[in-house]
Amino acid sequence: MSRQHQQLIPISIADLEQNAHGTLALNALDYYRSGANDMQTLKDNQDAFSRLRLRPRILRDVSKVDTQTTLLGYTVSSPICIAPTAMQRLANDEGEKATARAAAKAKKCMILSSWSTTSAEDTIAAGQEVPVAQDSPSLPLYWFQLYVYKDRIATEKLIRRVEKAGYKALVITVDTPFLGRRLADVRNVFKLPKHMTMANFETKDSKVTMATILDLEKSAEEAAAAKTAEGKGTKVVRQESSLAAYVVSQIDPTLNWNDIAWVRSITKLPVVVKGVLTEEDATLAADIGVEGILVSNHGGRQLDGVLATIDALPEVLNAVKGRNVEVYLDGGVRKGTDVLKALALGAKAVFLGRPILWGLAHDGEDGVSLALNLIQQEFELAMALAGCCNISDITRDHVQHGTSARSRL
Ligand SMILES: Cc1cc2nc3c(=O)[nH]c(=O)nc-3n(C[C@H](O)[C@H](O)[C@H](O)COP(=O)(O)O)c2cc1C
Ligand SMILES: CC(C)CC(=O)C(=O)O
Repeated sequence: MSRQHQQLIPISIADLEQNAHGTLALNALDYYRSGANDMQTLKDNQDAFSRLRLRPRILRDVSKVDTQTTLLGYTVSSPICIAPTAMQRLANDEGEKATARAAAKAKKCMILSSWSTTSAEDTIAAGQEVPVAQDSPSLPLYWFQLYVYKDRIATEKLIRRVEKAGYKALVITVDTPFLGRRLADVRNVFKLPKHMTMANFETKDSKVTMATILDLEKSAEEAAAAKTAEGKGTKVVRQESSLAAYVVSQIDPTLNWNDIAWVRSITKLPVVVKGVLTEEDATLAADIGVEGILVSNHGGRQLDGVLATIDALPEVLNAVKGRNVEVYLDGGVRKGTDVLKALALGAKAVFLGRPILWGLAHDGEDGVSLALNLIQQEFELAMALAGCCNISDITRDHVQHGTSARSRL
């Protein structure tokens, strides 16, 4: 991947991304921007939005546009939300705290990653310190993304902590039994700098850096590999990123539907399953009683070659029609018109992953606010130009596949 350095005054998410290419260290930039393998799905997530066409309605008095909506019973200012992304302090020293403050100011929903570089408690506290304007019923909303650890006691302890801290839903990521193969991270030998920690897993006595978990095993392995290679004049090249090794060491690949039922049985928080792409799994999720389904391919970072999320959305929605479950989408949402298309197809909300990281890299909290505002303004304009004043005005008739005029036969 080439690096571009021309800095722009950002007026779109694409500008923020281009600027981040010039400012972030390669270790972080590649970690953030990469998809798995050939990155086919990563590209398709955006391309698939471009293949859809809008069907606007005219003459409908769009002088006032209101994007307020509800998520699992809570009112937020907009269906544009923040997806969980790990290790945000790689982009800006304030990391997750900056994101939480920007979410609070915008009264939007933020999902915090299990693998944040700021603890769940410190992140939500940063958001709650922001005074919230009382001009509408909407409020900031924080959800917690859960990776189910091999250590179920540690998993349960984390659930108790986030319940106590004030998170309003658990979002269980189910597409990462192993880490997808991101070639740039392997080449760069991706590392979390030593002063940053997986803050949700540290105790008073031990800071959990990737190094503390991996270095001892790795140095033993590498010494053995180097010894074998020495005699053959072979350069030792590590075949997997330290992140992939970290996932193997911590995340439970035996995870199955019984574990989702187990999490539901030990918490009163609503559960959202993140990473559903098929009608078969959507049906199973609804049968188990989860409150939400997040249609996601992990931003093209896990199984390369799966459908773009906007293309997978209709089959998931179809499978759970009439069931009591909210369906959201993430992946490739970069513009206001993308949000409109996802909602027209039936998503209740969309979540942004990389755009938030590009905002953070641009200017910390203000950069995240800028990213959120840019896409929010684009969405409001797209709604008005399509003849929609409220979220409930957006319907399936506002979007079509393909470029031919729709037959009314
Ligand atoms: C750098 C990075 C880190 C991520 N970390 C997590 C994570 O910790 N947990 C998780 O469930 N998803 C994680 N994701 C996936 C996002 O939640 C989301 O599914 C994806 O980024 C959406 O696609 P987009 O980046 O095109 O908006 C990560 C994505 C990126 C780009
Ligand atoms: C599994 C973690 C390393 C974070 C993650 O989900 C990602 O990098 O995509």
